[in-house]
Formats: sequence, structure tokens, C-alpha cells
Amino acid sequence: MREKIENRTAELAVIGLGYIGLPTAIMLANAGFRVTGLEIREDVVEKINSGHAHIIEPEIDELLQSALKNGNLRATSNTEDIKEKDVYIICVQTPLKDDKTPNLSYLESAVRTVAGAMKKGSLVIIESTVPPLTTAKMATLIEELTGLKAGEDFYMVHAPERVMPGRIFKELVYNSRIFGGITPESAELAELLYRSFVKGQTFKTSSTVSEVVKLMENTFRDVNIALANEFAFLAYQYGINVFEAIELANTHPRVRIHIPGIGVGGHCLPKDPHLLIWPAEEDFGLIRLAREINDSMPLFTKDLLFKAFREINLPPEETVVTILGLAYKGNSDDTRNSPASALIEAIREDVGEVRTYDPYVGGTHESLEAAVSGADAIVIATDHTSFKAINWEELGKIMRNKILIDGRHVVKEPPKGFIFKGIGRGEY
Ligand SMILES: NC(=O)C1=CN([C@@H]2O[C@H](COP(=O)(O)OP(=O)(O)OC[C@H]3O[C@@H](n4cnc5c(N)ncnc54)[C@H](O)[C@@H]3O)[C@@H](O)[C@H]2O)C=CC1
Ligand SMILES: CC(=O)N[C@@H]1[C@@H](OP(=O)(O)OP(=O)(O)OC[C@H]2O[C@@H](n3ccc(=O)[nH]c3=O)[C@H](O)[C@@H]2O)O[C@H](C(=O)O)[C@@H](O)[C@@H]1O
Repeated sequence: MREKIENRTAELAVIGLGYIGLPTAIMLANAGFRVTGLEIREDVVEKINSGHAHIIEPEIDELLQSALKNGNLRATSNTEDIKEKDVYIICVQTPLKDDKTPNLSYLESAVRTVAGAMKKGSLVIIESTVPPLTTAKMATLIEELTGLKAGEDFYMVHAPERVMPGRIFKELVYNSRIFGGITPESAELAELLYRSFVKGQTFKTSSTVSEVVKLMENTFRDVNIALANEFAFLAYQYGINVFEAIELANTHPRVRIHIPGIGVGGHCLPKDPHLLIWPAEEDFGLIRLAREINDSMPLFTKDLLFKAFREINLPPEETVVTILGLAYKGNSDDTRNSPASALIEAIREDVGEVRTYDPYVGGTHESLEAAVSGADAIVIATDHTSFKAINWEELGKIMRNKILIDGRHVVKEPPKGFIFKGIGRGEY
């Protein structure tokens, strides 16, 4: 196997061509390997084979087209096409069943597909973010299904992804990577494979340590965002702009306070802390409370909006509210666990009309002007770059009332003539 990886003749299969699987398949194909991407969504398979990615990511279409042109990448929904490969890389989703229980059904189904296709000596890599001990459990499942011995007849590794959507192709190359093997040799083979395109540092460890590392990283971020959000509550108590305070506090050599906002969305931060502490959640107060604080931010944003209504005696049930941004983060089309949806749910019954506009996702209205014309209030729920260029005073001319609520610190100087409220903006 080592030689086939070194001379790029190893045949690879990537299972799940989403935000992680497709870029990974493209990188490996452009590194010289023949890659078969297995994806259950046939419409996605068709789009990919036509040279157009189904996800928004800089550079993805040109990199996809070069992988297709050199014949090294093909997408399929037929499991027959991934028979007897040397390496299987599993990149399927690992959502929650409810608000805290991991749903590993996609992972298990993918592992069963691999077990039915692999051969003696195959290397199986799980890139998906999973609860600790999962890789070892999946290795046992493969043993039961194939009769092969883990670590001897096949290799198994957890190789977590750390990429940030919007910078995936840069980070795929320059991020440092961890390879957690069920045996040291498994980790070595995975490291050798990824070094075909990874320029960052690479580290080897056990599969369980690797699973914990990935979840610690995202939990660290979620807890720090919750701390920033709690600091934002202080802004009103002391009449300050918390962003100015955070910027100054971060001049300390060992302080890095995160950015407060309308909430924490995406496919990972809302779920990964639960994957880490499940099923003993009650033992982890700080991690649990951080999740509760972050999930409370859309409701806090609703309070700011209703406070503005009260200031001009506007009956909420008569108001038109325009939500700018549906994606969970700026310049993305991903709406998974988006705080905007939580806010819309929270106000829908209490206001006259909710309009939405997002340049990447769409919305109830096709243009910013149409979404804002005649509205009483605007709530900024995503920090798309295009929102930072809006001339609010201009836009205010077509509004009925001029309330502006900033959930993503997009507005630096509140526009004249508006009732402005922003998360962390205690000076207004
Ligand atoms: N999205 C991100 O930025 C990052 C995601 N991750 C982790 O990577 C994993 C995948 O995340 P995403 O790519 O965002 O999910 P995704 O939902 O975009 O992609 C998963 C893909 O796998 C397909 N799929 C599911 N079961 C399948 C099966 N049995 N056979 C073939 N295809 C199957 C789905 O149709 C989907 O297209 C998750 O565990 C996530 O936590 C880790 C780091 C970054
Ligand atoms: C430790 C870390 O930085 N993890 C990254 C994270 O990326 P993700 O796509 O979830 O984006 P993110 O920048 O963490 O934002 C998540 C959510 O949190 C919000 N957010 C983010 C940073 C901040 O200071 N304040 C804040 O409110 C964002 O608006 C968004 O709604 O999770 C990814 C993942 O695991 O999917 C991971 O690969 C990325 O490296």
C-alpha cells in the first residue's frame, strides 16, 4: 500500500461529496490519484460530473473541472463503482437526532457500504466529526461484516477536517492535520496519503485522541463565542460599544476575545460540543451553558427589535420586518442551524409580515430594495460583505419606519434618522 500511495497508483473512493468530501476528492484527484466519489444524491452527482459544484466555495469549479479533465475524478451514486479500492475516505454528515443526541446513522450506513466494497489491505479513513470511540467501534463493525482483522487485514484512521468554508482550498493545503490510527501503521499510511497535497504540519496519534482533539477545537470556539456574547450583555449595563472594548482587550498578548453576534450556526459548532460531552452532559456545566447562551442570542435580538417598536409606539402586529441574511455566516449559502431561522421563528407570530433577503440564499424577495421597501424594521442576521457596503440613509428613504437592528456588527456608525440597536452596542 505504501508504494501505491507514493507512486499515486492507489485507487481512492470518497464517500459523501458535500462541503468536505467534494473539495477533498478534488484535491486528491489533482494530486494525481484516481478518485471515485460516491454520493447518494443523484442530482449532486450529475452536477459534479458536469463540472459544476453544488456548493459555493471560491475556486471550486475550476479545480473540479481540472480534476474531471485529467480523468482523475468521477462522481457516482452506484456502490458497484467503488469496489476493491485501496483507500476509502468517509465524509458523510454526523448531525444530532434531537438537541443533543448524535445521529450516526449516515456514518454507519457509509461504513456498511465500504465494508461491502473493500478488499483485504484497504485503508479506511473517517473524516467526519464523530463522538470519541466511534472509529474503534466502526472498525469492529467492519470486522463483523467482513471477517477481516482490524489493524492487520485493513487499516483504519480518523482524520478530522479543520477547514473553514470560504477558505477550504487554502486550508486543505496549509492547515496542520491530525491522523488518528487504530494502529500506528494506519496513521502512517493516512499521513503519507494526505502529504500528497498537505503542506501544513502533520501529527499522528490514536483514533480516540484524534476524535477528542477535533471536538475540543470546536467546543473551545463555541465556549469563547459564548463568553463574547455574555460580554455583549455588559455593554448595555455600562453604555459602551463592546466591540471597541474587545479590540482593546485583544491588544493583550494572551487575550483573544471572540465576536458577539446573533448566534452560532453552521453544521458543526452547534453540534460538536454535544458529540464531546454526550451522554454525560450534566457533568459539563460550562460547555452546556455556553451552548444555551449562544442559542439565546436570536431571542436577545428579538428583544432589541421589540424595544425599538416600543420607543415609537409601533404595534408589533402591524409591522413589516425585513431580515437581511439567512446563511449562518458571511459570504456563504449554507443555512444549516442559521440564527436567522431561529429569529424568524421567534418573531413570525408577533409581527405583521416577515420578509427575507440573502444574496447567496435567496429569500421572500429577489432584491434588497424590494425586501426593504415600505418595511418598518431591518434586522441584519448575516455578515455578508455586500451588506457592509449598504448606504443605510439612502435605503431608509424607501422604508415606512426606520428601525435598524445589527446582529452581526456590520454597521459601524449608525445612520442618521434611524432607531439603531445592535448586539454589544450599549452606547445607543
Ligand atoms: N462543513 C464543514 O465546514 C466541515 C464539516 N466537518 C465534518 O465533516 C462531515 C461532513 O460535513 P459536510 O461535508 O458539511 O456535510 P454535507 O451534508 O455537506 O455532506 C455530506 C454528504 O454525504 C452524502 N451522504 C450521506 N450518506 C451517504 C452515503 N451513505 N453514501 C454516499 N453519500 C452519502 C450526503 O448526501 C451529503 O452530500 C461532518 O461530520 C462535519 O461535522 C468538519 C469540518 C468542516
Ligand atoms: C475551531 C474552528 O475554528 N472551527 C471552524 C468551524 O468553522 P464554521 O464553519 O463553524 O465557522 P465559524 O467561523 O466557527 O462560525 C460558526 C458560527 O459562529 C459564529 N461566530 C463565529 C466566530 C465568532 O467570533 N463569533 C460568532 O458569532 C458565526 O457567525 C457562525 O454562525 O467549524 C468547522 C467544522 O468543524 O465544521 C471547522 O472546520 C473550522 O475550523
